[in-house]
Amino acid sequence: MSTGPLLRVEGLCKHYGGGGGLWGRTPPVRAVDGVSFHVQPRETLGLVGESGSGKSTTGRLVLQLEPATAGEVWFEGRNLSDLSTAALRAVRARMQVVFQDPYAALDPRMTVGDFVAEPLVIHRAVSSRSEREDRVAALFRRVGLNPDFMRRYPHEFSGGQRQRVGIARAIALGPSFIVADEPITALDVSIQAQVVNLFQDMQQEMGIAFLFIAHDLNMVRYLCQRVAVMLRGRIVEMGPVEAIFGNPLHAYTRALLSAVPVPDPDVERGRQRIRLSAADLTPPPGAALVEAAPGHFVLR
Ligand SMILES: Nc1ncnc2c1ncn2[C@@H]1O[C@H](COP(=O)(O)OP(=O)(O)OP(=O)(O)O)[C@@H](O)[C@H]1O
Repeated sequence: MSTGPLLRVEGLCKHYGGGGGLWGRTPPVRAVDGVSFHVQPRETLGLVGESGSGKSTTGRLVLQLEPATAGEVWFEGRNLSDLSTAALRAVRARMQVVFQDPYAALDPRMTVGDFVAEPLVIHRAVSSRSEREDRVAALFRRVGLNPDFMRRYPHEFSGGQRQRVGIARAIALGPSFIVADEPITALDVSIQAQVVNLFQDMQQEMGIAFLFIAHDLNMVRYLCQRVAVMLRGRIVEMGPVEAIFGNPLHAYTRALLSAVPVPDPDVERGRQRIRLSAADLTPPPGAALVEAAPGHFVLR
């Protein structure tokens, strides 16, 4: 295995639609437009930006859940687009996802135990029913759930418990990398900290790296070592968490961090409208990420 980063993304693009229609050509939606970043083993990289900036699409492209329009994803030293279906299946055991809405991710007709066991069965990681039950019980304990609950159905659980079930499934095969797509947004504030602590424990004890997609900047500051800020399909700033929060260089990052609304168009943070000039929102032609300080990049 290579000694480079765990995950390396180069020039990733996803353009939806475009082409001819009844009313003439429509431009494609550039959901992801030339995104490059890396994630080191055991690192948590936060991906922030307003709704529609392309965060979830980036996560899906990294996981190969949909094809990219352009660009490359390298994971554990291999270019994922070069892999055969069988090789990609093996890689999928090492890269997992935890979604925002725990209930939507759970099949209501499946017991939560079967849901957690499914990846073990698909990847033939267990050879008997009793081994499967033992593994699921251990996973339940690992995420702070009573193993006696494994024969119950999702509707019998609270949001926080369902998210723990989703996390148990994600760690079942011992992944090295998890995309966590707004994993705490749907939870009560009182439960959010518990789930964030669970992510932190998993990072430390199991050595898992995360791409943590989030709206809540306080949570990102607490959990992540580095942050990438997305705007309209591009990363406009990326760097160590202290640099992004302590010395934000891009106007959009400053607006995201600012408690005070700034005058102009339409960027939303929660219920607060943040206003930026058109120049802030549209990078100059040929703009590229420039290293302004060690490890701290800004689009210029
Ligand atoms: N399957 C699709 N077909 C067409 N357009 C899409 C599709 N998926 C996403 N988009 C568009 O791509 C852009 C980026 O969407 P994406 O969901 O990645 O943003 P996001 O930053 O994750 O937003 P949110 O925080 O609301 O989840 C949006 O304009 C969205 O409407």
